[in-house]
Amino acid sequence: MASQYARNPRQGSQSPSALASRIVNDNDSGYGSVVESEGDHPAVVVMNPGQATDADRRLWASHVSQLHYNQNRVALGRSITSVVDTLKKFQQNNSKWPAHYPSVQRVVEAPSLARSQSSGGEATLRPPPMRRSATSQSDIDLPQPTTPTTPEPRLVTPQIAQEFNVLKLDLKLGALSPSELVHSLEKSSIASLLDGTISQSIKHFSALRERIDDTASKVLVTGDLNAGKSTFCNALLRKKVLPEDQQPCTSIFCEVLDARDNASVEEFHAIPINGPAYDRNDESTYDVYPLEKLEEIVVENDRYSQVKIYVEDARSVDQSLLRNGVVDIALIDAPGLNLDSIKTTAVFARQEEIDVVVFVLSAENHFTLSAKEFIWNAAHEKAYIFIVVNRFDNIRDKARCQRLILDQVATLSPRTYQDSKELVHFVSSNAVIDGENTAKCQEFDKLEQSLRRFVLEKRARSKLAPARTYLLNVLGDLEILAEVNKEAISAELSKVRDELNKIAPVFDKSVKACDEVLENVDKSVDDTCTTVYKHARKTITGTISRIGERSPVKYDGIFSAYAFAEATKNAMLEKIQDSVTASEEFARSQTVKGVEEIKCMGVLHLGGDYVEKAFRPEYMFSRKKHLLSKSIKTEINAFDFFDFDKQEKVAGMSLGLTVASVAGGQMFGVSSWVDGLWKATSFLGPKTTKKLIVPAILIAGVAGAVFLISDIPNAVPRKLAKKIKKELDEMDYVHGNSDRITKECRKVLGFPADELRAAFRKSIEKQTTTIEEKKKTEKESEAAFKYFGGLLKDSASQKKNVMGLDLEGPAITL
Ligand SMILES: Nc1nc2c(ncn2[C@@H]2O[C@H](COP(=O)(O)OP(=O)(O)OP(=O)(O)O)[C@@H](O)[C@H]2O)c(=O)[nH]1
Repeated sequence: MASQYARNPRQGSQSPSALASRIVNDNDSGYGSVVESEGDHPAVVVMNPGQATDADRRLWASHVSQLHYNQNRVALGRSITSVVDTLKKFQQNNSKWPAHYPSVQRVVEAPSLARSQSSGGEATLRPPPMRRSATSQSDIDLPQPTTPTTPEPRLVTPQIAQEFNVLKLDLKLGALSPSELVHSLEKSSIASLLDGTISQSIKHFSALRERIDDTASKVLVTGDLNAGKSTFCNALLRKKVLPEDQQPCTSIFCEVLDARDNASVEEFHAIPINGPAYDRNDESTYDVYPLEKLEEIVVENDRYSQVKIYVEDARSVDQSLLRNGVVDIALIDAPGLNLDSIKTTAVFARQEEIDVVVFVLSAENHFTLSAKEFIWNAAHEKAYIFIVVNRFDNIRDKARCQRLILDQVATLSPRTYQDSKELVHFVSSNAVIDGENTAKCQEFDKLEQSLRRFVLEKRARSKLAPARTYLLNVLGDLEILAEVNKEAISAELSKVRDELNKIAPVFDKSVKACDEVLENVDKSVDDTCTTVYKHARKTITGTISRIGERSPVKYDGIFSAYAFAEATKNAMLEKIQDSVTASEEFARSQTVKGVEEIKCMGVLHLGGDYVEKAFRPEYMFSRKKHLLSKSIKTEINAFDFFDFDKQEKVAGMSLGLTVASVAGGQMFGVSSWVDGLWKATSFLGPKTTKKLIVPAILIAGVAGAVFLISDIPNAVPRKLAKKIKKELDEMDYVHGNSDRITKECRKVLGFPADELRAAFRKSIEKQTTTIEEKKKTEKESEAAFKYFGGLLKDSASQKKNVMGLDLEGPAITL
């Protein structure tokens, strides 16, 4: 064989299928062929068709198969890495922007649906077949969600939900109805459920990765009690390793492995029941025995759950199943099926590391009930089963036996029946080791070749197909999610943009209205205050200017002159006080009007956002009660009774009249007696003046005195008014009070004005926050839209790549 290994660069980069066909077709071309492999096994083969034997061809076919397998394995590995990366990014994105997600409610199967009618018409309950989670596209339990009566938040329609395979959320909590349940979930809860589902998926991917990277392949040999399973395994090994007996003897699972996996030492490791997981490098996990002890341990045992048997297979790579040069195969001899063990073996057969199930039945017994039950169950999981009909040498009418058994296969596993030439073999295992009969050995050789092909082909299926299917399912889910989210985000984006377009002008209007209204309010307050001030000033000044006109008090003669003066003073002060009060009243009414105006503006522009507070006008001017009598210090004195200015005029006038009557009435129009006297003196001349002066003075004095006394009722208000006015002027009384009243007004008007200002500020802030939030949503949605767009593209291209992988491999006929 060694001479046939060389490199021929002619065919370096061809596809496995092309290579396979070339290998087959080149048989007659006269040229050598080359096969390259990525695996641990021999990679280069040069074929010389003239010299090629069947064994050579088998070897080349194995290499092509291995090459093809490795290429698919590497491609799937890359896809897994990339999808896991995508899922992690999706997880991150989901935490920031919870994705729209389909709700999936598990349908509780009605008992009637689970029942199948037996031939007798009695309903029997058949347990639903166990299925590997979402590794098969057809095996998915498609939920039938009820139609929600109300729209679901962030959840896509149930129709889309049905299309989900892996990344679905299973909402099955308590007694809530699906729609109640959906609505009871917050966006964040859905996000965290999704996060959990993605994490599970990532975990599953790592298990699948381990599985596709695992080079070993396990073949489970099972069948009825005493069917000859151990004899069949020994025949495959061409060595009596496993104990054979007419009585049931295999009580535990016996795994036969190549001794090279155990440093080429032949022995077996017995794994204790309930012990730690088996690790060949850790002797504490098993007990070591020589092969001779195998029968002792396997036949009757209550200590061990399983044994691992390491044996040397001396045959060449093209003959040996264990050392086939392509893949590490382990044979597992299972205990015979009986009603108790069907379940255990069925569970074992369903384990992911079991790539192939070989079912051994005795030709004498055909398919027993337990055999049927097992194959029925296993057919759900493994579409094809390799069937070995053993002990065929004991059958007389071989053709009838073959027909009857194949009829049974057709019912139990139609797919196996379809390929029965390759998958159903009638042999006599016990004849192989002893080499009794060459015809029997040839039959077994044929079986072996078929089994090799089946193992290698099924290995690709059992190891790579779950990864491929799961990848396709996840990528399909991601594609749907991306598409649904893109649509949802697009709708959300246009909605938020619409809202922003509507809000923006309203906001600008609000800001403008706010400025205008607040300006108007300030102006209204200023106007009211100006009016109030002017009114108060005018009212009080007018009153003060009029207080000296006439005393409202009755004058009872000279003897009650002081009381008259006192009462007059008080009356004057009261009048002034009243004018102040009147000004306050006016200010109050103006304030009420002003407050109403502000409130109206608030309600008009802010509506419900403006909350008016109660205004109590009666509380205005209540604190600082103005008591004028206390602040006026004006005291009444004697001078207040006489108005000398007036008396002076009267006396001068009487003197002037006296002299004028003497001098011929020339003195009319003289205003002061001094002037009159001076003029009379100059007119009359010194002599006449000398004569008239004394009587004139006397007359003037008397007239003056009379005038003064009689003028008291007029003089008192005049003098007092003057004094009070003076004092009030000094106090700046008019401005002080007008200012006080105005300030009170301004203060009171300030409250609703401030409220209005605050309400406007709040309203603007509210609108600003809404706009900012919407802009944030817009930005996030844009980013999410971009992300889901990328996800859609990535998933679609990844899906295309994975779908392009042909796991079936090239058709090789030998
Ligand atoms: N005539 C005949 N006898 C066979 C053949 N194969 C196995 N036997 C015999 O059938 C008996 C049972 O064989 P085993 O290999 O122990 O059967 P098994 O299925 O492993 O038995 P358990 O594991 O105990 O269920 C043995 O005595 C074998 O010699 C066969 O092809 N022809």
